Amino acid sequence: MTFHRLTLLSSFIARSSNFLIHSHQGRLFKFNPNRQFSLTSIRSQRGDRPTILRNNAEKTPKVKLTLTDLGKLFRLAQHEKSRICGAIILLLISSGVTMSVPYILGRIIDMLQTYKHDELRRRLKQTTFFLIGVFGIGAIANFGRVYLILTTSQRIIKRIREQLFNSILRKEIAFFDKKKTGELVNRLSSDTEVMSNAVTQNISDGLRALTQSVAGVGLMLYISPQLALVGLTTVPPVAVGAILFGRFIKQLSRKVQDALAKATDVAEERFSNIRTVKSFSKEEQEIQLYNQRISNVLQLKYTESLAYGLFYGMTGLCGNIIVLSVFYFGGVSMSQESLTIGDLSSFLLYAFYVGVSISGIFSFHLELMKGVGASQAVWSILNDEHNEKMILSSQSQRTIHGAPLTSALMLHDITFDSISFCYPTRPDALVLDNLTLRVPGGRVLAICGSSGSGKSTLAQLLLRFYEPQSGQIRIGNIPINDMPLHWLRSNIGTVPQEPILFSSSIYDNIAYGYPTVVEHVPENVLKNKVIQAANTANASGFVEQLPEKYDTKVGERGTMLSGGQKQRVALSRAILRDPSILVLDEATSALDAQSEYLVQEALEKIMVNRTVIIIAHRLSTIIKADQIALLDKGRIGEQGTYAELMNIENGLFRNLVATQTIVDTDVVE
Ligand SMILES: Nc1ncnc2c1ncn2[C@@H]1O[C@H](COP(=O)(O)OP(=O)(O)OP(=O)(O)O)[C@@H](O)[C@H]1O
Repeated sequence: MTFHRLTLLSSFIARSSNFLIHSHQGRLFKFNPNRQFSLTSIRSQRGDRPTILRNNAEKTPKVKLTLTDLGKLFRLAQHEKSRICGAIILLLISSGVTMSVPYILGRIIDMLQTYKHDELRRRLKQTTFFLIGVFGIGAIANFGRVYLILTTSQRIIKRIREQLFNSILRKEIAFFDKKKTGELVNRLSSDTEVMSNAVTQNISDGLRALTQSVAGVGLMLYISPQLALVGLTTVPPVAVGAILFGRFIKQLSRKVQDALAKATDVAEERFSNIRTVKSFSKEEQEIQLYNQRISNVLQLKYTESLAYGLFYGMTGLCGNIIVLSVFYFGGVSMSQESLTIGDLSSFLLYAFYVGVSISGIFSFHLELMKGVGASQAVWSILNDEHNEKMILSSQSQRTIHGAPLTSALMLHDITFDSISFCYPTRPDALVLDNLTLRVPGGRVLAICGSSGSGKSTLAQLLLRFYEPQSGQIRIGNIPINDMPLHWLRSNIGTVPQEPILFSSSIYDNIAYGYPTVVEHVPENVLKNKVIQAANTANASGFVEQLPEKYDTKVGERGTMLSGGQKQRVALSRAILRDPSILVLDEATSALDAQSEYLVQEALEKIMVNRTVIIIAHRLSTIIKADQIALLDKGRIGEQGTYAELMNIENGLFRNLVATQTIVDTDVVE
């Protein structure tokens, strides 16, 4: 065979394989006919794979591929068995078509050499029709496979996201003290996608790579066993290199992901605190910080690119050596007439497919490792024990300790009995130290004390956001831990110091307060209740003046409303619950006199016939309370009426008033 014929043959194979690979598997592999023979997996090179971002505060645990991890991951796909089986059958059909093509091409080449004129035209026509049929079947099978795999992947993602969101929302507050919002969002968005891809797209690609390499090697051996042995000699060293490379990339990509997470943390925190950034004119500094973090990512990406370049350069060289040796030994065999030019063409294409498929098997392994890595963080959230306990619906429990579950039950005295408490994130800082406090039922109790003395903590314990380390909180004789959690909370209305609203409409924000777990109401009834609540909270006045009234969007966290307006929307929300217990964290930030008056007036209206706990900062509020409790060093230092406390010679409360720790705004007086 002349050199010219060999060149023609190689360029024909390159062009036909380029066409074939794009038409059957263009999504995965690319072959560049203008360059040297090189096997390049687009998938491994692409930068647009979903990134697993990890909480940089936590050291990422080493991911070991264990059977349990793999089993858990594969269990994700168990609801999708029929779709996945369907996809595998279609995959076998399309792979069969793909693998038959080199053989058929070989036969065509031989046909071109053997037959002439009419006979050649007749045979060519026959073969073309046959091939159109085969390619048609291949295309339909490929379409079905891709559709089934992509939709299955999305269905799995949806299911994990639902489970994960459900699980996160049911965690106790302490869980949220430890986890960063950014990390949780990343788990929901990116990790779930990586996990799902590992058991759908990746399995499909991996299976195809496996079937094609087994079939390819088989057919190579069938065409020419000697040539197959020559061609496959480079596989073992490349396999060892690929495994080592896989390990290196796994470690490196973790570093990349950590670096990315650090950059994302900066972006996320600065975006959500944009007003602070701007008011301190720190834009430049923040841009520099972000640039620095993102430069760290780039540095790691340089190393990664170098490694990828070296690996693919080496595998490309190996591929070229295979081709060269097959050409050489194939040429020799052809000269001895033990191999036809068609056989040699088929053989080269199979060698090419085997190379691509083996590279596909390696990238399957990498993707599986990524999936296992991402899933570990998700399992740890799903299996975390810090779920809120006793989430029972009120429908399933109608009595408690023999008494009917009614809101009247909640109007009894509230007793904090010998409570000791420290926050789980700060186990060494005792906030409440054997504190005992009685809140008279149906009356107003003002809690005061210096900043950080634990006033808000008392409210959080009553809502069972945290469990005290010792002691018990009771309403009447019933420990709150024995009450259904939803029922307890639906009977407590809270207005925090700085209410946070959702970025929906004013109507939605107020309606959010309605305890749907207790009773379901038709939309029009709810609408009337919302308007009534807004009237009571003195919110309807400003709402009616807005062009879109109750449909006005309030912006993220309610930033499109003034402080006083936000307070009144939050108050409407709390009133809508018609709670037996009201917990009001009095705003220290100054509202304008008009807003202050409206808030105070609304409060006075709704305090009637409820147990009210006011975390009080203003003297005017404290004076009006039925009882005042003063928190000091984790305990109740003094408790009594205003007159009683002011009469204590050198008393703590008297001191607070004298040192003006309690502000006297007196706007209501
Ligand atoms: N989620 C938390 N995790 C850890 N420590 C906390 C947490 N919340 C509050 N603390 C700490 O607990 C202590 C009591 O806080 P708390 O908010 O109850 O005080 P406060 O009396 O309401 O203060 P202020 O009047 O300034 O609002 C403080 O030292 C505070 O730093």
